Amino acid sequence: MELCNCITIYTIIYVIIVAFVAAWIYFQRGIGQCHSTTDLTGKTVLITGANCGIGFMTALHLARRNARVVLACRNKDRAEKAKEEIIAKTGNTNVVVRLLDLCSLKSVRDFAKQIIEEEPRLDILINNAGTVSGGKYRVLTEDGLETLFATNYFGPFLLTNLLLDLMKCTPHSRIINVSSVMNNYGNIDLQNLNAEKSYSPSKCYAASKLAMVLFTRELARKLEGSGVTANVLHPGVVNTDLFRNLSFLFRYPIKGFVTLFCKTPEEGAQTSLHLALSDDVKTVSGKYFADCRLMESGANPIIHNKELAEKLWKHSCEMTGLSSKRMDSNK
Ligand SMILES: NC(=O)c1ccc[n+]([C@@H]2O[C@H](COP(=O)([O-])OP(=O)(O)OC[C@H]3O[C@@H](n4cnc5c(N)ncnc54)[C@H](O)[C@@H]3O)[C@@H](O)[C@H]2O)c1
Repeated sequence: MELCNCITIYTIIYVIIVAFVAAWIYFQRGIGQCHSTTDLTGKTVLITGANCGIGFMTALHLARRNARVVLACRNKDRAEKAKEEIIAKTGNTNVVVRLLDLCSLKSVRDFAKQIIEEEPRLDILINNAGTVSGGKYRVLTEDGLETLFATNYFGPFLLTNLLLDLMKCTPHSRIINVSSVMNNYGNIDLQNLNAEKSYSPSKCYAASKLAMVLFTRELARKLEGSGVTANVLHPGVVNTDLFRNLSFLFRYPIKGFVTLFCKTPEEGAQTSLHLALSDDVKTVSGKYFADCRLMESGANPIIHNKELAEKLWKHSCEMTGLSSKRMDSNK
């Protein structure tokens, strides 16, 4: 009898907590709207992972503002479908698909080369693509890197660095990195960046998103005086297919929860759009945003560790085969 009472009490507490969290998330949804009316005629934007979710909505809105939009995607068919939809909805025909697989360093290099050859300018780079892994065991890429970390961090790190010269030639260009609030639970072990010592998909995701914040802050320091800004953001908890790789035990409850209570992809794109368009952030660099607002306090204290950011940069150069000399001449 006592056991039954105990179970009932715990169940009630659990339901109250879930209901409270759900209500809190639900009422946060509408917070943070990009109100900028900036027109992007003559400007070029490049968005990774633009065929679905937050990336697609970001691309759609930037196309609506007359930008040339490069959809950097892994799957050609899905990307072409997204392109057709964007053209149909916006009337902007200046939308192109370029193939990029962020977990292949060769693909990143080939892609960057193609962009540099084809595009005379790059005004906005949005490192949006990301993945969540459901596997218990680490899977290596063709370069011997852990796949999730390579997709979420090493690929964007290499891509951004390879496109920097082009961005420096473009006045007032902006780099926007999509991280996650999960960075707060992340830790960077420089001796275990490739998850050789231990692997957990959730820890790896959190670490990759923390690496993205540290990278942005170090990049902003290196870019001081160059005219290029770099900022990082959490889009909110958004109803997308990001959780498709999780085991069905997690996938369906999470999908149900995000469908009912969380942001739509359009709402989730607002902070990326704010950083891409708003005059308020024209000269802001190295900062962390959520809901279209600066969010420095309450963030993971590790993001302020300059020494760690410098070391991570050095390790990342080694692991992606980027010359660190090139990095020192970033300005
Ligand atoms: N959905 C959320 O609740 C949430 C919360 C915090 C952060 N984020 C971040 O927002 C970003 C966008 O995610 P989303 O929610 O729109 O998910 P999504 O799955 O809809 O979109 C992710 C995109 O990344 C692309 N991608 C994945 N691996 C790739 C690779 N190797 N090469 C190239 N592209 C690749 C996918 O094809 C897809 O287009 C991600 O970085 C994600 O970590 C999402």
